Amino acid sequence: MTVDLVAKLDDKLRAKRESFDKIPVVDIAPLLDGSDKLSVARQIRWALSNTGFMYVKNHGIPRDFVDSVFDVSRRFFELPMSEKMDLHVGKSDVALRGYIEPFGENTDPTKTKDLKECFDIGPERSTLEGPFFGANQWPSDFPEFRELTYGYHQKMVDLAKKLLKGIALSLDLPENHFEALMRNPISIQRLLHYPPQRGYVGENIIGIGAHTDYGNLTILAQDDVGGLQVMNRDGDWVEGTPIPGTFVINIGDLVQRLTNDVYLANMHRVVNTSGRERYSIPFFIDADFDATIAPLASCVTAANPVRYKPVTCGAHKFGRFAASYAHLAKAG
Ligand SMILES: O=C(O)CCC(=O)C(=O)O
Ligand SMILES: [Fe+2]
Repeated sequence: MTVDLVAKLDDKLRAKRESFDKIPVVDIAPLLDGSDKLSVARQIRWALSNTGFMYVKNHGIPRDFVDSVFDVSRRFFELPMSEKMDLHVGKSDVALRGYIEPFGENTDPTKTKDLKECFDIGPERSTLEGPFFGANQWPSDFPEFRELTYGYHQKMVDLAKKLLKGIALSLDLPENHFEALMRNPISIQRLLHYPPQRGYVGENIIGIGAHTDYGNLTILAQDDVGGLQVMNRDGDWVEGTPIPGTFVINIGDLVQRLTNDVYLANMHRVVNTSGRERYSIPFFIDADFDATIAPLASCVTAANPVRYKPVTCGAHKFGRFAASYAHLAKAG
C-alpha cells in the first residue's frame, strides 16, 4: 500500500525547517493494531524530519519485563571486573559480542573518552560467520541473564520491524519496503551502565561522547536517572528526559542517507551528573550486511540534490565501529 503523505513541494515554496525544543511522544497503538496507521505515520514523519528522535508509548512491551531486564543488567555490571573481562568483546573477533570496559569504546574519539561500560549480544550463531555474526559470550551461572536479555532482543527485533513499517509509510513507501532489505539484518542488543560523575565534568570524559547512531533504527529503554542529551537542527542540546513506560526511538545514519537528509540522525550524548548509577538498554537494527542504501528518488529535488553515494549497510557500520573500538584499532 502506498499513501500520499509526501507533498511534492515546489522548491520556491520551501521554508526553513522547523526546529524543536521538546522530543515528541507518539502513541503507536494505532500502528500496531492497524486501526489508524496513517495518523501514526504522519506523527513519525514530523518527529523524524524535525527532531530525529521521538518517544513511543503503548508499544506493547510489558513494563515488568523491561524492569526484569534492567535488573539482570544491574547484576551483571556488579560482577567483579575480572569476570566481566573474561567476556571481553575482543575475544569475539569481528562478531563484536561481549563486554566493553570504560574507555574501551570511544564514540567521539576526537574529543571524549566514554565512561560507560557495555555488554553486547546479537543473533546467536554457533561459529563466526563474519562481522556482526558469531557466537554470543554469556556469563556462567547466570541463566536468567541469558534468557531475559536474549528474549528482550527478540522482542525488540519484532517491534523494530513494526516501527519500520510506520517509517516506510511516513515516506510514502509500501509498508513492507524495509523487509526486503532485512532478511538477515545486523542487530545489536546492548546493555549500558553509566557511573555518575562528580566535580568538574569536561568534554574529555563523559558517559558517551556525541555521536549519531550508525544503522537504521535504535530503540532505547532508559531508567529514571536522566542524562541523555539530543542535538536539534539548530545545534542546541535538548534533554531526553526519561518518561516512564516509553522507549526513545531514533534513526541512524542509514535512514538519513536513505532520505537524503529529509530525516535527521541526530547527534546525542550522555552526561550523568545525577549522583546515581544510570542504566540504559539500547537496541540497534540495521539492514542485511550486503544491503545497499542509496537516497530515495522521492527525497531528491533541485533544492535537495543527491547528498550521498550508495553504501552497503555492513561496510558503513563496521567502519564506524572500527573508528571507535580500542581493540579493533589495536588490531589495525
Ligand atoms: O544510554 C543512552 O541513553 C544512549 C545510548 C546511545 O546513544 C548509544 O548506545 O548509542
Ligand atoms: Fe546512540
